[in-house]
Parts: sequence; C-alpha cells; structure tokens
Amino acid sequence: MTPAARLAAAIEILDAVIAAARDEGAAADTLIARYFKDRRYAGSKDRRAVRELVFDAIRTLGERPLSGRAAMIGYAKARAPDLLTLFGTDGHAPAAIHAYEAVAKKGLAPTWLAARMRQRFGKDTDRELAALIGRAPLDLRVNRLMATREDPFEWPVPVTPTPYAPNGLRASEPFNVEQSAPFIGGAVEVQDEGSQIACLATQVAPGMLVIDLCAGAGGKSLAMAATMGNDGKLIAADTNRDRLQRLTPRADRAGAAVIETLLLDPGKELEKLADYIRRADVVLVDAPCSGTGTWRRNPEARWRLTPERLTRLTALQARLLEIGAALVKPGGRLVYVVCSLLPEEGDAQIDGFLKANPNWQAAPFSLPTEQDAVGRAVLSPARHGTDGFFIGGLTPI
Ligand SMILES: C[S@@+](CC[C@H](N)C(=O)[O-])C[C@H]1O[C@@H](n2cnc3c(N)ncnc32)[C@H](O)[C@@H]1O
Repeated sequence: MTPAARLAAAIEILDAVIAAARDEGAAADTLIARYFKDRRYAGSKDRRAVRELVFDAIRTLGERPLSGRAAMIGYAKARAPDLLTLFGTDGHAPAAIHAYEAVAKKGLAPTWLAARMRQRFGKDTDRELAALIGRAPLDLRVNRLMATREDPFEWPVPVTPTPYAPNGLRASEPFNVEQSAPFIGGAVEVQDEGSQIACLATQVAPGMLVIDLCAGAGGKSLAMAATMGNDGKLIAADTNRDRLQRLTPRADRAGAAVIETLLLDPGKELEKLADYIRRADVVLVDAPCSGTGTWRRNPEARWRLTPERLTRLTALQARLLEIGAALVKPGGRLVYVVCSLLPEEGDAQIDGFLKANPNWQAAPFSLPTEQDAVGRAVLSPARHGTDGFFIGGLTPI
C-alpha cells in the first residue's frame, strides 16, 4: 500500500471506530482486525502502519470526532503535518482537503470527563490524563502455584520485576506471551500490576471461602486462588457466560483447583448464591465500570462514555455492592474495585454504601502503594505506572 492508501484506510477505520463509540459497538482493535480480514493485499507492515495511524489519531483527539476524515486531518494538523500533503495525491489517496471542512481538535479527554477527573486530581489532572492515554506496558503475574519470580524464565525481550506487586514482571516491549513456554505451562498470566495490587487488598488466605462476584474471565480469581495456595473455595460468579467459560481453561492451565464458576441471572444474582449468604470470608466486587483507568489500552473508550451510561453504571455498582455485602460473614471483608478514576465510581460508591449501611465500616488493608484513607486506595498510570484503579475495603461492624 502507498502511504496515501494507508492514510485512506486509517480514515475508513476511524469512521468505524467513531460509529462504534457512539453506538456501543466493537473496540478499535477488533474493528482494525475486521478491516484487514477481507484485504489480503495488505502486508504486515501496512497493517502495522495503519494501526499506528488510527491509534495515534485516537490518542491525539479528546472529543469524539465527527468523522474519520475530521479525525485524521485534526491529528495531522496537531502532530503529523507531513500527512496533509498526501490528501488528494493519487487514486488511492483520501480526497483533497477543502478550506471549510471539519477538523477535530487536539485534546486529552472530553470536556465533561476532564472536569470530573479534576475533582479527584486538581492541578495534576492534565498529567494524569496524559498518562492515561499513553501506552501500557506488558505486565505478567507469576503463578505462585507453579513458579516464583526468581525462576530462570527465558523471554525474547528483557523482563524485570514490577515495582510494587510481589509476583509482577514487566516486559521492556510487547511480545507474543501466549506462545511462550512459561505461559503455555501456566507459570505466568498476563495481568496489569494494578489488578495484581487490587487482589492484594482482598487479603485472601488459604482455607477461606472467597466469592469473586464479577469474575469475568477470571483474571483476579486466578491471582486470589494462587494466594490461597489452592486451599479453600473460590466461587467465580458472573452474569456473562462467554467470559466465565474462558476462565475454566485458564484455571486448568494455572492448576487453580479451588475455583468453581457460577453463572448468575442478572437481577436475580442472590438466587444462585443463596447457600453463601453471610458465609464468605472475602467477597470481591470487581464491578463493571466506565473503564476510565484503562484508556491506555483502548483510548477510544473516552469517546464512548456518556453521562447517561455513567449513571447506569453507578446504579449497577451500588446494587452489586449490596449483593456482595449480603454474602460476607461477620468479621469478613468486602472489597470493591473499579478500573476507573471517576469519583462517582470510587469514593462516592463507598460513601453511599456506608451511609445506607451504618452497620458497616472501612476495612483497613495493607498495600505496597500509598492509601488515600483507611481502606481506600487509588492507583494511576501517572503515579504508579499501572492502569487506573479505585480500591475500597469494607467490613460489617
Ligand atoms: C470489570 S469486569 C470483571 C473483570 C474480572 N474480575 C477480571 O479481573 O478479569 C466486570 C464483570 O462484571 C460482570 N457483571 C455485569 N453485571 C453483573 C451482575 N449483575 N452480576 C455479576 N456480574 C456482573 C461483567 O460481565 C464483567 O465480566
């Protein structure tokens, strides 16, 4: 493909990304893969170059652009002026730029979201937002059921311990982990260091009954099962059958024998969990959220969120906290986690829960990172090099 044809391809993909962000469609990575599936003429260098153009444009533009063209012209004007010379050059090039056409503006995040982030980060907001749309490192977690961080793994790139999580490793550049012997053998999993730190807050231990209420494909279930040393019981529950099904082969590979999956009915979650009411030592509520803490991985997510979607999410989070609380035994622990840095999904949820449940209080936890208050911690890419997380600990009085 010529450079101009790559540019035209990136514009077409950006059109799809913008529509998907508006209509709750697929992620940018999926859309890029779909685009190239039917275009066998594109070689690996073309794919890489187009992907880079798409993601560079997404990272440069804070508000959802009107169109792929507006996005690419805005990106080119802000960061890559050479691209402007390619418009209108050959048969495969995008049409020449007109004097009055729409141009997307450079920015870190949509104005309404930046304003909400400012409530948490104040004068540091721009630094935090810039880090949030940077590139995420590739983090691994060593599975203590099979290995230790000191084992002599062989990696194709330099890999070093992460600064905070005791079982974390960080690769100096991306590589195909899933083809590596340690991954295939179950000795490592891919997991952001922030997720690993969130699991430490649960303080799970061997012999416990643990419920991972929003287990998904089990990233945190696997980490907790390893800490439990395969002793006890971990119920990995979720309403999404596909995600839960992905957990079973991962648990087999990791040798995590304490995990039982449980598919819940949305709206009737406690029916299937009736046997565990007031019995769990630890309940983790890793709630569905806006994902503002994971923009490094899918920066187009900031074009997706609307105030209405955020309201729906916070209502679900509050409901899941109540469900989780019903499962905790006296003296047990409820840990609430979101990969979001918006105050309404973090502190406000814990404040709301404590107000509605005066028989509960904050549960202190000890983490390798600093804490905001007793039982509350916030991780951010700018400060910790992790995805953004809010972690809250609660216990019945
Ligand atoms: C942040 S993700 C969980 C990620 C997972 N814990 C991990 O570490 O990989 C949130 C999960 O909540 C699930 N979920 C949504 N509504 C739910 C509900 N009402 N009850 C239980 N799980 C729910 C979603 O299907 C999704 O898998």
